[in-house]
This record gives sequence, C-alpha cells and structure tokens, in this order.
Amino acid sequence: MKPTSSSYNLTATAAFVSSSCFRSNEPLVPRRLFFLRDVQILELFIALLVFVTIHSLRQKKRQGMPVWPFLGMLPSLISAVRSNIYEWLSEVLISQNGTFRFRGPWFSTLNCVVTCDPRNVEHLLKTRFPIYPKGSYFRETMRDLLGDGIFNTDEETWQQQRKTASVEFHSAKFRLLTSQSLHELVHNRLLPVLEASGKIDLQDILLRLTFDNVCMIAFGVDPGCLSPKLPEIPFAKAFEDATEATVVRFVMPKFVWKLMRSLNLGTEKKLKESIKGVDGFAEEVIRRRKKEMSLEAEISKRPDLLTIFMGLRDQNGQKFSDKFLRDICVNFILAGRDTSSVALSWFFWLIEKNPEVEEKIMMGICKILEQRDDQGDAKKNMEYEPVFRPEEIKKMDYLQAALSETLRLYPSVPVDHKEVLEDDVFPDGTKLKRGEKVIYAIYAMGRMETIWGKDCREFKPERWLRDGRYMSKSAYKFTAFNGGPRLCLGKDFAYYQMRYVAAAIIYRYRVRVDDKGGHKVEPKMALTMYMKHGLKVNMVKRSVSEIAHYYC
Ligand code: HEM
Repeated sequence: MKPTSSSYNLTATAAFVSSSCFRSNEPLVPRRLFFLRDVQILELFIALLVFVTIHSLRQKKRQGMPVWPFLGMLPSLISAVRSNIYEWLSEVLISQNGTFRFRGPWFSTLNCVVTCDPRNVEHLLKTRFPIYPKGSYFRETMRDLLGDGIFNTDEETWQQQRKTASVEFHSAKFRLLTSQSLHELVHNRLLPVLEASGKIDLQDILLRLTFDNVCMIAFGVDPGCLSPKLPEIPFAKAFEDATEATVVRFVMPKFVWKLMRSLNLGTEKKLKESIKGVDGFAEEVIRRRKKEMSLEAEISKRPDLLTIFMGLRDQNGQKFSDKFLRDICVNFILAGRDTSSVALSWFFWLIEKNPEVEEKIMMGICKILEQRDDQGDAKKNMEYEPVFRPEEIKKMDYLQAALSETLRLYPSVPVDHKEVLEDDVFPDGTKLKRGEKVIYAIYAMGRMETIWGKDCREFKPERWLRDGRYMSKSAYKFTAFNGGPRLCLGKDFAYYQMRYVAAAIIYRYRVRVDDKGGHKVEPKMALTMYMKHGLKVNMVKRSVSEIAHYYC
C-alpha cells in the first residue's frame, strides 16, 4: 500500500488521507511520515493554485480578463456566451481603450485581436484593405454553405461578382423590381396577415417577408413564406438550419468539426442534410430558368440576379457552372434574408420604449402625405389607407434617422472578421502577425463614449439630423453596413425596404410588446443579431380619429 512519490496525484492524495484516517490496524509511524509528506505536497499544490489564480486575475487589469494556464481566456468567454456576449465584449473593449488580444486555449484556433477603434477599423476596411482579406479560416468554415459566392471569396472571384452585382443593384430595372416586389409583399401579404392577427411574433413575420423579398431578387422566385397560414417552407427551413449549423463551427476547434463531418455526426450531420435541401431548391430553379430562357427570346425581361449571371461569361468566355450560379444566389439570400428584418424588430422594440420617437415618426409621415397634390385631404388618406410612393419614402428623414440609430445600437451584423496577410501595425500601436485573425466589434462601437459621447447608450435619432435633414456618418464609426471596397451592396435597398415596411406598419398600428408572459427581449449569438425569443407583440390598430390627430 506504499505509493511511490512519482505516482502522487490529487486523487491518490485524497484516497490516502481518507485511508490513513480510517484504518486503525496499520503501523502508525510510516503512516504519519507519509501523511506529513502528503500534507506538504498538498500545501505546495494549494500555494501553486493561489499563485496561478492571483497571477491570472491580475491579468484582468492589463488584458481585460483573467488569463489561465492552458485555458487562456476561455473561461471568461464561456460565461459570456451564457449571458450576453456582445455586452461583455463592449465592457472589455471599453476597459482596454478599444483593442485587446483574446488568448484562447493552447493549440486552439481562438486567438485573435479584437478592436472597436474607428482608426483601426478604417485601416482594416479601407487603408490596408488588400492585406486584410476574409481569409482561409473563414472560407474553410463557410465553404460548404457559401461555396465561392461573394461573401466567401477574396480577390478576382469576389471582384467579378461585386462588379456585376453592383451595376445591377444601381440599375433602373433592378430598382423597379425591388420596389414592385416590396409593394406587393407589403400590401397583399404583410398587411392582411397583420390585420388577421392581434398577437404575433413580429420578428418571425418580418423574417418571412424579407426572405420572400430577397428570393425574388436573387432567384426571381417567390417561396411564399409570408402567407396567411404562415407555412413552413422546406427551402427556408433548410437555409435556416444550414446557417445555424455553420455558426457552430466558429466556436469549435477545427479538427473537432472536421472529424464530426467525416463521421457524419451532430451539427455536421444536420448541416449536410440542410445543404442538400438548399441545393435541391437551387438546382430546380436553375433548371427551370434555363428551360424558360431557351424559350424566351428576350432574356433581359427578367431582372433577377440568377438570370443576369446566367447571361454572362467568365474570363475564359465560358458560361458559369450551375454550382457557381447556386453560390451567387445563396450568398445574396444570406446577405439580404434577415439583416433588414432583425433591424426592424429592434426598431419596433426601441420605439415602444421611446414613445416620443414614435410620435415624431408618425407626424413626419402625415406631413409628407399632406403634401400630396391630389390627396392633400387628410380624411381621404385615412379612409383609403395610403400606399406610399417611392419619392415619399425617400423624404422620411426622421424615420431614416431612427433606423440608423437602431442599427448603431443593434447592428444586424454585430461582429465581423478579417485575416492578416502581412505583419502590420494598427494606428493605435497594436502589432499584428501574419495569419492572425482580427475581429471588429460593431456592437461595441455603438457603446463607445469616445465615438458617440456620454449619451451613447441612449436612443436618439436626433444625432443623425441637421436642420431636420438626415446626415450620414463615417462608415468607420457607424460600421453597420461595413465600409471601404466591401461596403454592403444592399445598403440603399435595405434602407428603402425598412422605411417602407416601418411606415406602412406605424401608420396603421401601435406595436406593443406582449410582456405579460414574461417575454424577454435579448440578442441571440448568431451571425445576425436575432432576438433570441422573437418579438411577441400585440398589434393595436389606430383609429381614424387617432390618425386625424397627427394631421393637425
Ligand atoms: C439592415 C440591412 C443590412 C445590413 C445591416 C447589412 C450589413 C452588411 C455588412 C456588415 C456586410 C459586410 C459583411 C462581410 O463582408 O462580412 C454586408 C455585405 C453585403 N451585403 Fe448587406 N446588409 C443589409 C442588407 C442587405 C441586403 C438587403 C442585401 C441584398 C439584397 C445586402 C447585400 C450585401 C452583399 C451582396 C454584401 C457583400 C458585399 C461584398 O462582400 O462585397 N445587404 N452587408
């Protein structure tokens, strides 16, 4: 029963202490000697533990959080994931003057530099853009879902898609398609659904609306998610499952998800199945479109992205493969699917908390409607329920300011990522090594006093207005739409879409959060900042007399 010194470990110590206390029939002297040696080791162990704990905790001031041997900053990250990771990140960044180095466990891929300093963000997104690509880590993680689409590529493959899509996004034909499809969705689908339901999950309704809308733009097909019975559409479900399963890869060591993928286990199994669903839908649409195009003399009749890219050729004069066409469309759907709808959800939540903002938006809308030559009469507007015209939507400056203020506080893409291609130094002095990852924390930027002043956490649309006119801000302070060469391509469309939907709802309803059942509104950890439990609301219809009050 004599253990050798080399075999000591904590379990053995505990076992020995308990055995020496309770077995009285064994020789006393050796046991006591042994007990003393054991106590010394235990003391040494406790001293080491105290030292490591104090040392790790002392790092908090210097590095923003404790740094543990082997685990690095992982324990803090795990506890943040369980509460609100974005708020935690903001607090750490504030304490570290805008930039810190996250140290993951040994041998993990979690090490990165995190920043919310506008000087660094401009350096990343514009000044030194060529040496900060999306990079191989992002590409590999997202490849199964996004393939070689615009979101997941750098250099020529990205440039080519960007150029073509950019021309299209700014064409009159495309603008007509987007405004017509939006008009139809809002008036024939959204408003009837709202009319029929008092209590709803507004986030779910808005997600359905923007999914249908972006599928019309990308594929030229309406999947019909926003229909009276709110059906589950297999393509939409497959898309949602695929993005959720892909996100899991970012918080897992690479070898783990790769092993799971090869064994077809857990989230990787789900990912494989959901991608099959996405691909099946895309293949069918592409097949049908090819058939239609061979029958149609004028392919230019259809302004959706799929048709446009089908009519183009690559550098070698070859038509794009079906797989590449699929990638292009899937990437656009990801870009435009839920960014506007989650922004609108946070917007409705914020204006309920700030009723004076809601009043001003309503007054602004009615003032614009009063200017109509043909229907200046307020009563007529109230009776036939107005359809907003594009030029009226563009005049809604206060609404635009309230939407920007929402995105400042709740950016749809809360954090974004780059990889370092060459050793470099940030304007704030942080040194970067080739191959390192950089996270720019867009959510935290909205909470920096150094950028927005002492009232940075307040919802104040006025900060976007000068003499009643909307004034945009630097993309490196307000980074909700990214900046530099990779500025969001759908920015103008997204603002138009959000203003159109917000105005159509606010004019008819007061949106009131249903907090009776303890409904909690908090962000979910995902690529896009969804509300974790949706937005359960009561839609309270405005009476004609209530609307009339705003016309005076
Ligand atoms: C409130 C709404 C939106 C927000 C906040 C938003 C934000 C962003 C952000 C942050 C990026 C950079 C992502 C990255 O590179 O990692 C981005 C890129 C992009 N967005 Fe948006 N977006 C919105 C709506 C839309 C819509 C509706 C569309 C299209 C229908 C769209 C199309 C794109 C595209 C194609 C890119 C890729 C640009 C590139 O890499 O060159 N976005 N957007």
